[in-house]
Amino acid sequence: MGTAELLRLFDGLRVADVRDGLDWAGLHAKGTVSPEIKPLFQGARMTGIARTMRFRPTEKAVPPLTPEEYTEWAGRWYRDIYPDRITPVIERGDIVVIQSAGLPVGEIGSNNSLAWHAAGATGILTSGGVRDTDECVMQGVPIFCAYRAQSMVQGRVEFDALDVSVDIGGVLIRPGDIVVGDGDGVVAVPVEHAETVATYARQELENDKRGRRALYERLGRPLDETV
Ligand SMILES: O=C([O-])CC(=O)C(=O)O
Ligand SMILES: [Mg+2]
Repeated sequence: MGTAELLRLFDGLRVADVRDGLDWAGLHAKGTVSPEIKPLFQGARMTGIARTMRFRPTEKAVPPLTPEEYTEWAGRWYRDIYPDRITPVIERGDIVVIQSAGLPVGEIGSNNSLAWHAAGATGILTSGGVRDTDECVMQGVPIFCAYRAQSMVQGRVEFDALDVSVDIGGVLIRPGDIVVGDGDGVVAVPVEHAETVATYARQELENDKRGRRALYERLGRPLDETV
């Protein structure tokens, strides 16, 4: 199944619906990312195809450097140790999924997140930290993360691997799996179960809409897009 068809299957489904669809498919133990991984801001929602990457803590010592030398050294870290391998391969509808080095470091910031969005990513999911968070919120690119952080990656974090299976909040996410995030957190669907999960997720959403719509009408509430 192609990306467009997969995205159509999951279009408009809430995390709760997808969670229900997984249950209907017998996958009770799979998919729910740890609630420690949360939307960076209220209203962040994303649905897309996992494009994965893994970072790792570095063992490299930071040599004594003058501030002038540090500028050059820090630039080299981006070139040689923490290269941006993912931007050139992002396709429209991808979600950038990052297994973090797990340190108090802002591996994601307002710059790389916006660059990935410009390349076609519909959102970002990381098991680690984000910095420049005020700008990230202002920019509105959906980001789901474990914590906020301050530090640069230089002297702390290395690029490890692209397009590998990753552990995100206790869930195995493989390149090509479906990822959905909203105010309830993040859920991932193994791509081979996508059709079944989406079918029953849609059933649950439609049932829920019917029930809530009747309540809206009874209460005289103006209808909105959720009913
Ligand atoms: O520079 C980094 O690696 C992270 C960051 O702050 C950004 O992308 O804005
Ligand atoms: Mg930054």
